[in-house]
Amino acid sequence: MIVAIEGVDGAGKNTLTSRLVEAVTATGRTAGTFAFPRYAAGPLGTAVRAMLDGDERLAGLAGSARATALLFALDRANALPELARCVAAYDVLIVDRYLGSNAAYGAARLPAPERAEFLDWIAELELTRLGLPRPDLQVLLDVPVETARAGARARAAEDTARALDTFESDAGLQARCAEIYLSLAADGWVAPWLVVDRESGAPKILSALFD
Ligand SMILES: Nc1ncnc2c1ncn2[C@@H]1O[C@H](COP(=O)(O)OP(=O)(O)OP(=O)(O)O)[C@@H](O)[C@H]1O
Ligand SMILES: Cc1cn([C@H]2C[C@H](O)[C@@H](COP(=O)(O)O)O2)c(=O)[nH]c1=O
Repeated sequence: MIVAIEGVDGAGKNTLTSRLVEAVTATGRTAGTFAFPRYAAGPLGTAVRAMLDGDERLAGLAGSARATALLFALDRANALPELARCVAAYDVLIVDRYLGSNAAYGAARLPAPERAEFLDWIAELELTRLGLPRPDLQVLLDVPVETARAGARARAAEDTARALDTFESDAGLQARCAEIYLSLAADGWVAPWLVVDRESGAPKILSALFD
């Protein structure tokens, strides 16, 4: 079973992922983790990192929301064999960012009238053409954008190798993403969604999965 953890930068997805692993394990089930983008996995991950870091040589790619989304989707497609192994190996595979991130961030970079068509394109591209497994549950970690921003800044301060990237430092993008995530959750985009906050996160997800 795949549980995707979604939310704006700095929301606390990584922290929630660790807490959820502990909570699932405490029930006697097995839990594994996966994260996208796969920065360390070969040329695609390297290209994603360079694009997010504002490498001028990738400016043409970075300037197009659809080209950028295609790069993220191909990074996922490239991980398919390993992803499939993990899905088979664990009772619950917790994925820190999945295609919901592409939907939210890509749509937030486009004018409002183009968003609905873009969301259909992402679903078709990733689930049908690239054959990525549909998530069983998508969790939106919904925290105020200012709290998330403080989280992203704190994380950047803790890790000098990880300064804020071009998406993280764009406050307007983060605010639009937060709104779009809520509408994806309300519409049940491609699979069921559960909206949680930092405190209620892991227990609420456990009961959604197993009660
Ligand atoms: N439940 C929480 N309570 C208090 N602080 C938290 C909580 N969750 C996360 N944080 C803090 O917020 C910061 C960002 O957390 P984390 O790295 O988990 O976020 P993230 O959503 O995975 O970030 P990104 O998307 O940018 O990788 C960290 O400094 C972390 O300590
Ligand atoms: C997987 C994925 C990610 N993004 C965006 C979302 C974030 O701003 C960055 C990744 O940052 P993180 O701190 O490493 O989580 O990339 C996206 O637009 N599309 C995707 O599919």
